[in-house]
Amino acid sequence: MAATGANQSPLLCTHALEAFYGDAQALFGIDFTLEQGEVVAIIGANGAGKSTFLKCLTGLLRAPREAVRLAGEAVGGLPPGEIVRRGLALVPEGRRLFPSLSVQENLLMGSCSRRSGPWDLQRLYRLFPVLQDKRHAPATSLSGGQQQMAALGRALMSNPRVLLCDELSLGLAPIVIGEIYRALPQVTAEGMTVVIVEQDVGLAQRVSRRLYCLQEGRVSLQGRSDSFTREQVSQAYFGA
Ligand SMILES: Nc1ncnc2c1ncn2[C@@H]1O[C@H](COP(=O)(O)OP(=O)(O)OP(=O)(O)O)[C@@H](O)[C@H]1O
Repeated sequence: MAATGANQSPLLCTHALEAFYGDAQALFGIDFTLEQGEVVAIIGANGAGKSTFLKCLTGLLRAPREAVRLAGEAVGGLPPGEIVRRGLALVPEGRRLFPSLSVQENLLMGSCSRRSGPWDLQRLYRLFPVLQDKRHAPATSLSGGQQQMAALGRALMSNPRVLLCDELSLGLAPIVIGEIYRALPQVTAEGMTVVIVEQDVGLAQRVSRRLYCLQEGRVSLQGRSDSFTREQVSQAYFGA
């Protein structure tokens, strides 16, 4: 759980973060904090700005330097590779595996910017044994759920400080979603800090300690995930 003291900076935070696609503004002053060891969910309807927020954190979309801080250091706008080296890893929406590579080669791609830490191939294969069975198969031969496991595994291979997951459940059957989310406690057991972007609000509330709801590029609700009624969440999600 939250391990940093009151006088320490959060592991990750944004301050008044704004984002633009050309002239179109997508984020309007997002203040966000994430403490070491937390699981925080970001929810919101289509187009609310969830993916844009993750893109700003990971350097895929330009952010002002001071607007994003990782372990107290200003990292906004740094190149994505540098941000991975500093400890942020993204499991992208749609998995984005390399289709011409095998499962194992995809996993090893995640170790290019590897930090020291507990995650390696052996440990990943213990987490998702099916990936070991299929390690020499092309990534394209995996089912949707197995591809999601591989995408998660590739991000873990960098031994991130913060794992950012964009819509892990997208397009998957409930039974498969359950299988993937059941692995989460093993990922967080040693203090991994996780941000989960999730459209399934009930699921997001169950797996996270705190949540942020975005609506049209602004935070419409934030707090302990178990402290909100369905009506409060619904209003923050869809608006009045
Ligand atoms: N590449 C882009 N070019 C222009 N506008 C974009 C681009 N990507 C997203 N947007 C706009 O930015 C806003 C936020 O989109 P974003 O994809 O971050 O929302 P989201 O909450 O992740 O939605 P979804 O759940 O559909 O992925 C939307 O108005 C969207 O149309």
